[in-house]
Amino acid sequence: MLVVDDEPGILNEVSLLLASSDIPEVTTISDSRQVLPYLRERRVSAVVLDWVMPNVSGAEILQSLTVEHPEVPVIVMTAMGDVETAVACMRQGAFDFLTKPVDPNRLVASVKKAMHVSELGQQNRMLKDYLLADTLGNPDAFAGIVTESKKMRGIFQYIEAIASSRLPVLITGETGVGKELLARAVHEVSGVSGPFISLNAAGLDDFMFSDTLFGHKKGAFTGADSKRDGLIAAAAGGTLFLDEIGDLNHASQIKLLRLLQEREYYRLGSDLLLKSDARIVAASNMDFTALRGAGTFRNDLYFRLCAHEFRVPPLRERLEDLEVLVDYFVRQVATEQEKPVPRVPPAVIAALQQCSFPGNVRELYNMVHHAVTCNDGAPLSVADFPGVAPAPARAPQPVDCGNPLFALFGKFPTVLQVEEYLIAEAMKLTSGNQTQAAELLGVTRPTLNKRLKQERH
Ligand SMILES: Nc1ncnc2c1ncn2[C@@H]1O[C@H](COP(=O)(O)OP(=O)(O)OP(=O)(O)O)[C@@H](O)[C@H]1O
Repeated sequence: MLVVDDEPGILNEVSLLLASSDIPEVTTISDSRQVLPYLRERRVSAVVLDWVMPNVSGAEILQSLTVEHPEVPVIVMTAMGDVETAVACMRQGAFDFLTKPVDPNRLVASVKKAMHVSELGQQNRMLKDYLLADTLGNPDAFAGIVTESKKMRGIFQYIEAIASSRLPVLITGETGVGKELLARAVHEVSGVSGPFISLNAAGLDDFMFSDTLFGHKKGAFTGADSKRDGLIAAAAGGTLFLDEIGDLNHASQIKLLRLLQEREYYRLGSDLLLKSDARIVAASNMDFTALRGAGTFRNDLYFRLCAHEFRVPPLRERLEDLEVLVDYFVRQVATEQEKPVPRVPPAVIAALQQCSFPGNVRELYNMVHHAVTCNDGAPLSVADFPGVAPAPARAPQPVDCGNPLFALFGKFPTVLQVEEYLIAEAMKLTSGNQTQAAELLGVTRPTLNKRLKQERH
């Protein structure tokens, strides 16, 4: 925090007030000429700035700050309580405007708000840099998830970005897309010491759900011969994965909501209130908009669950994963069955690319399992995959090595590939600055932003 005023008495008063309000590291400057050189050397969260000062005025400093450090919120203090000055300050980009003598409560509230905004801005920039850099901090956590898809890489990065959060995560996507694998990755990346505990909510009535999740006291009901701890206790210090959460009945939804809100629960038959620190990761292949619209899923529970949320794309939306997944599963099944690993000709991949895979990766695994099981060491063929038709013969790709498009893409690219390439190049050239990249590309910034978001989803 930097406080600038030419009157040492005010500097003293303000810095004492801020220090006693838990605002750390307050620096004061009384000579306005030192402000800009100071800010070029140091990073500050926010500035409290006097408006009328000898040498360099508050207006001049504010103007330079909004150009050189637009991310730093500036709170202007002035003895001139007139509307014109206030309007001028705010127009120039001030965060807040306070009239001297400054009300201490108002000053502290404004400084805290400015620091909060500054912190959020910094987090936002870090997240953006991180997403654009396309690197993973903890690749081992995703080692079991085979993929070549940019969309899946985007999900990995999102998971890393929310690693330190303890708020719930909601994972949606069709059956068999890999939601449980990703839930495990969320757990791995978060680095918590407790275990990953999984509960499938499908088909559980309220009693079964409550008993399995919260446990029961000895004698709570006929047949409860001993105490049961429940999965929430087993997940202490770790992650509780609730699969098929869209199937949860109404009574259980209320109990889960209470757990999420209060982090508290009761075992069946017990009035002893217990605490839980397990992180909740929930998954469903259902459409929550429809469920909420029909009243079968509570809105309040949904909003609690989706503090962080991502959708896993179905296999047909990431066909670039097909070949690596087939190779991986062929190797895995052949090894399990102690057979030589059969070759997978391109015709098999081309044929599989025509399939819609309603059961996604799980369905692909089953198909490969069947093909390898029936195979006697020869290369796999389309006939090893019942129900899959050979891909129609494709028009041969023209080859022209002198054409720069061939040199860049190795083949004649599609419009989509060229577009993706141009966007990636523009973002690289402008170091991720979307305004400049949009200018280079000749599109508006919102159009570019929308396109980048589409690529990530
Ligand atoms: N990218 C992948 N790499 C390797 N194996 C995968 C991948 N995606 C899914 N699988 C495998 O496919 C199977 C289904 O995955 P998973 O159980 O995570 O899907 P799901 O989305 O949770 O399915 P459901 O909604 O039916 O519970 C699992 O055996 C999993 O190991």
